[in-house]
Amino acid sequence: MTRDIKAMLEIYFIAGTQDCKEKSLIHTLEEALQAGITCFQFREKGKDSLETDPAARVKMAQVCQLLCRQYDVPFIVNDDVELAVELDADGIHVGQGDYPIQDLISKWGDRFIIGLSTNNVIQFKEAEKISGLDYAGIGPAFTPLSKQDHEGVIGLKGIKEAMTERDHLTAVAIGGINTSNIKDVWETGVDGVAVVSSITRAVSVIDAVQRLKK
Ligand SMILES: Cc1ncc(COP(=O)(O)OP(=O)(O)O)c(N)n1
Ligand SMILES: Cc1nc(C(=O)O)sc1CCOP(=O)(O)O
Ligand SMILES: [Mg+2]
Repeated sequence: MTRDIKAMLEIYFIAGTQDCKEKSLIHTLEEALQAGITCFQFREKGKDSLETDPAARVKMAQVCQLLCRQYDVPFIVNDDVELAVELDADGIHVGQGDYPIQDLISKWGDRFIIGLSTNNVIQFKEAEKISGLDYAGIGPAFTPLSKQDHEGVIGLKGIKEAMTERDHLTAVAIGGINTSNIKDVWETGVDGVAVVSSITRAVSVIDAVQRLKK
């Protein structure tokens, strides 16, 4: 499947069951797919997640993947390379300390879309040198609502600086992005926005996704 990576990452929804308190993850994901998200990352981790029940976690991932397939939306697995391989996911997203990125690309770069988190301009510039990397997350843009152990907020200023200096690498802003600040986020020049709570906590998912679009 050949995809335009920048278009694919425009509205990048990230979630696990821990993020969906009122409606289930499956229900929220289906609404988000109907509303037009362009990518989904399965991030089942932390408090209230299915991490303590590995079989249920795999089952949940499979259901989410099936839904994504129905809407032809890429299904990316956060952190867990083994799970991505087992499910034949479309991609893997890892952070700076999760997995040696060059090893990951050498082993799986032909098979998976590979994304890496960057938390400042220096890391983004280093990421640009990594051959075979498909995209980088950059942030936090604002204080994240869905991650407690996040890195320091680099703000729109930090993201804009990385975008001004970038050579080629596809970039997705992350952290505290919502329908009120989205216009300023797009003005930094990023290709996509990655969001959790602005979809999982939306009164209307359809309305939220529409308003997040570029
Ligand atoms: C698109 C995107 N960007 C950044 C992250 C954060 O990844 P990481 O720093 O590894 O933290 P965890 O998500 O694993 O807690 C992401 N998941 N997606
Ligand atoms: C998973 C994640 N990574 C971040 C980073 O800065 O690397 S922020 C984040 C969670 C973003 O949640 P929300 O959209 O609810 O603020
Ligand atoms: Mg990680």
